[in-house]
Amino acid sequence: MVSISLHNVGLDYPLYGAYDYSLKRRLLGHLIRDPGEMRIIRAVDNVTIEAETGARIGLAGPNGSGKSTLLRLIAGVYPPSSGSIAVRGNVVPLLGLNAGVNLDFVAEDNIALLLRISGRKPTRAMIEEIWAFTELEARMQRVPLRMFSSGMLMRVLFATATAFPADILLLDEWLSVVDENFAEKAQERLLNLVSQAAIVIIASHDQPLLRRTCTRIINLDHGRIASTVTVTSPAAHALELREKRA
Ligand SMILES: Nc1ncnc2c1ncn2[C@@H]1O[C@H](COP(=O)(O)OP(=O)(O)OP(=O)(O)O)[C@@H](O)[C@H]1O
Repeated sequence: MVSISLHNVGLDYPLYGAYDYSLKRRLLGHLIRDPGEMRIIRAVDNVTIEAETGARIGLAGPNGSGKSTLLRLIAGVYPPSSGSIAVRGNVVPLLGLNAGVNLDFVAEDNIALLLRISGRKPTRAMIEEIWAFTELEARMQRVPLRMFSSGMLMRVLFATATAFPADILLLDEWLSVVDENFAEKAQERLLNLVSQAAIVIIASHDQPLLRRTCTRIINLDHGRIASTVTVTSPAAHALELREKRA
């Protein structure tokens, strides 16, 4: 049984180095005692979500409302600062460029690393299949990711993350840097994955996309759930990624 259960979840980002730590400030701070100074950002605040097999959930809300942070919490990238999270099923997070890679490692080592993180034992055949999907030159396999363009990096990460089916698929708006040709291939591969996944959660600013794709849209505001909208008849798996790029 695949499921996600978030109960009163909160996430505070600590703000390292965002303050004035000068001697003058510290001395004055002691004298003045400034209790109101904030040293955290509460990115997700008291969020409760239950999802079971068949759920297609859209996360909407303005910039900074907590969509990406919520996806990262579900993916296990961060532990919650408060509340509890229970996830049953394997999670494939498509969350962006910096997730889990070491830019100093060559591409094929990063692919192997990502496969291991997702619980698979990488084989040469797996890596070759993933590399073939990227359509990048063979010699680039042995080049550190630091030297890849953002589009090339995206190809490698996308091809790796989508190589195997997921129980739970988490999608952040992230396909925007790939070129037209790859976007079509990526869309096909993603649609296949979406149709096989038990639970899909998509963070997007594109309301029409969410309405076509999701059964439930959760609107976030300042990290809180402002409202939840049930979509009556989403078109099955009508993910139109190219529209996101407009
Ligand atoms: N690494 C971080 N360190 C500190 N604060 C962060 C970090 N990442 C995000 N935040 C803060 O957390 C809050 C939520 O950010 P988040 O990226 O989750 O929002 P979002 O809804 O995904 O935004 P967008 O639509 O712009 O992608 C914002 O106030 C942001 O400034």
